Amino acid sequence: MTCLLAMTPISCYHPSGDLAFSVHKNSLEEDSTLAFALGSAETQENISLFFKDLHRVGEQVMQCFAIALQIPDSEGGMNYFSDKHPWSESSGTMLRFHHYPQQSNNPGVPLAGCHSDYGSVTILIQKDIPGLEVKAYRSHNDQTDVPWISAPVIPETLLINIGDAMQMWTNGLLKSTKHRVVYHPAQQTQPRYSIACFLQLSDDTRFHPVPSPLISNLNEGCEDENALCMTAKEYLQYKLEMTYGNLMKSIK
Ligand SMILES: O=C(O)CCC(=O)C(=O)O
Ligand SMILES: [Fe+2]
Repeated sequence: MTCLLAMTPISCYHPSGDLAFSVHKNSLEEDSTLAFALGSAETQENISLFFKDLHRVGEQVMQCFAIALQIPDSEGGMNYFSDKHPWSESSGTMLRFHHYPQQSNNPGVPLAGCHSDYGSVTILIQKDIPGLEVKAYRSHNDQTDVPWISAPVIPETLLINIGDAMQMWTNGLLKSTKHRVVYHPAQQTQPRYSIACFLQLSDDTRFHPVPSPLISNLNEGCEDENALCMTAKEYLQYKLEMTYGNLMKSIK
């Protein structure tokens, strides 16, 4: 994956050593470098509108989750999750544009390694060329040998990934999807593009247990119990530190 342009120190570093073009929600209003980064005022406005539309889709997906989880109206009902992701509040929510260059040979290693996303939900758009693969742990008996499944490109379709924060928050009932990106032969003749909108909780939100009769109090979904008493901002920093900590230290 290569860089079109990077906005911040966090978004510009990728495990593969490459870069991606990221737009942080907070920076839309605050970052004076944005105009430069996004080109003309019209382009900037279009990206901003696009970002807000995807964010609304994410809120609607979370409303579906809240309905499915039977969250009582007295606790927020269908808006339980979406209320904690208001566009107007500071959060780590981000829109990222990926460019996987045209290349004639399969490099033999994933273009983006196996990972799960950190936030609540991710809305992903793949353009023309497949490459995304996911692991369906739940529908497979042998958890040590779960095969990769290709996620096809379906025109005019958004792909939704559940992220780590949602998994932890729902005590593992909603699973964070492990995924990666691999080379596709169509990249011999054209690059692959994808766009991901990562929805994160408002910075100061804490992960109180979700009031659903379907969620047990077991912390199955929690990779570290410490995370349960963090704010969303602290949790994101903790995940970044776990993923990039050594990498960042090694380049200092
Ligand atoms: O390019 C893709 O299809 C997925 C990228 C991805 O998983 C990510 O940015 O977290
Ligand atoms: Fe991802």
